[in-house]
Amino acid sequence: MSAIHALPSHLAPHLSLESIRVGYRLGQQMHEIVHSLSFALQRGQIGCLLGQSGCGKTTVLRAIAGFEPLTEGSITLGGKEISNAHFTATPETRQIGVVFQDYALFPHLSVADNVGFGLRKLAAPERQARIAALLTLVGLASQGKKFPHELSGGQQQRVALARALAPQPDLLLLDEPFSNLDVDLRERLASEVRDILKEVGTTAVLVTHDQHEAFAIADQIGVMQDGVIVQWDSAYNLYHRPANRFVADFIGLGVFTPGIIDQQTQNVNIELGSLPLCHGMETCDPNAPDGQQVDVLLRADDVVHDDTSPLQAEVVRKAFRGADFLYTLKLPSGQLLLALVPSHHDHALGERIGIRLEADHVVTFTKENEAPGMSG
Ligand SMILES: Nc1ncnc2c1ncn2[C@@H]1O[C@H](COP(=O)(O)OP(=O)(O)OP(=O)(O)O)[C@@H](O)[C@H]1O
Repeated sequence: MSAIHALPSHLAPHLSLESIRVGYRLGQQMHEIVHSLSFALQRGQIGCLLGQSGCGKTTVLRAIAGFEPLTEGSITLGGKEISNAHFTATPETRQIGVVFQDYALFPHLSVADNVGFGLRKLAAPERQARIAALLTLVGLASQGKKFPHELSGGQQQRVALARALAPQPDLLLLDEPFSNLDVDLRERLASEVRDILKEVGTTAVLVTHDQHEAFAIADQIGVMQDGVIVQWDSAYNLYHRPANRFVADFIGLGVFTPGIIDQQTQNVNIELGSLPLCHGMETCDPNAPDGQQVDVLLRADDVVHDDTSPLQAEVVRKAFRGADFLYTLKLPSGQLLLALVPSHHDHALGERIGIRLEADHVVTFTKENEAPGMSG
């Protein structure tokens, strides 16, 4: 088939992936990488696929761009089906822009000519005006005459963004766009790019393994594990309402500590004290069996340093993070905790400090027969 199929669509999402399966042929065998993966974005939304190396993020992006065929499922963009198991619209018919990790700028072209590369069909004055507007949009209005090597990494990535936005794509794909940049710059550029995309109203999908980047740019984030999305949600919910142990472990800093459900008091009791079982958790099970052993997720910000608290823990590790220290603390039982403490509280290793719980909701998982884990 060669034509892009039109689907009846009203109030449909702008981009929709429905149960897509993608694999690579290795010899005679098909090796499936993406297993029945679905998500949808409304026009103007920014989605992010977040996961460890090799989980299949780039493969999904390549399928959306039209570089990989589907073995099952479908992809719809702007109401048109662009991929299914029998048909793959060619990449150039999709009106999809791509920003790559290595910027992929043309080294022999000026910044302005890089941005104008996809605008060659426009008359010169119109082209110049559009280039100027895009350079202003990405904060490089005065840099048009320079060559890529005369710019910093962050500036080069902004040129790549302007170039990808120039033909007004229906969708923008960003493949680890900030991973060549300094850690400090990544988060800042991610939120700048978010502002730019929101200003032009472009729907976008970004892939990254860096949760801070994902948090800074995305409206919705899909945490991926082994070719599936294990939770598609807002950054807030991924952090505070992780759907399973993997997400709880992958996102944020925290530990799992053993707890026991007490139905009489509707609490979960842990070594540090008692926490109300369902406080702040719409999804919690108020009928969890009495006496059930669970693992309670304690985030580093759920544990507060308090000199007056009778509860003491030993400092076994500390990492200076500017505004605060990330302390690893050991309870008398040997259970480890993490605590973010303002950095003027500078305690030595081996010192015992007072702590108390300040968790505004409780996340529990059915007990696993394993040593208490540490996440983050
Ligand atoms: N062209 C290919 N042929 C065969 N296998 C491939 C091909 N491209 C990727 N793979 C395999 O598919 C799996 C997923 O790769 P993919 O690049 O999608 O992961 P990723 O999550 O983007 O990882 P990274 O963050 O390291 O880029 C990996 O095991 C990889 O080896």
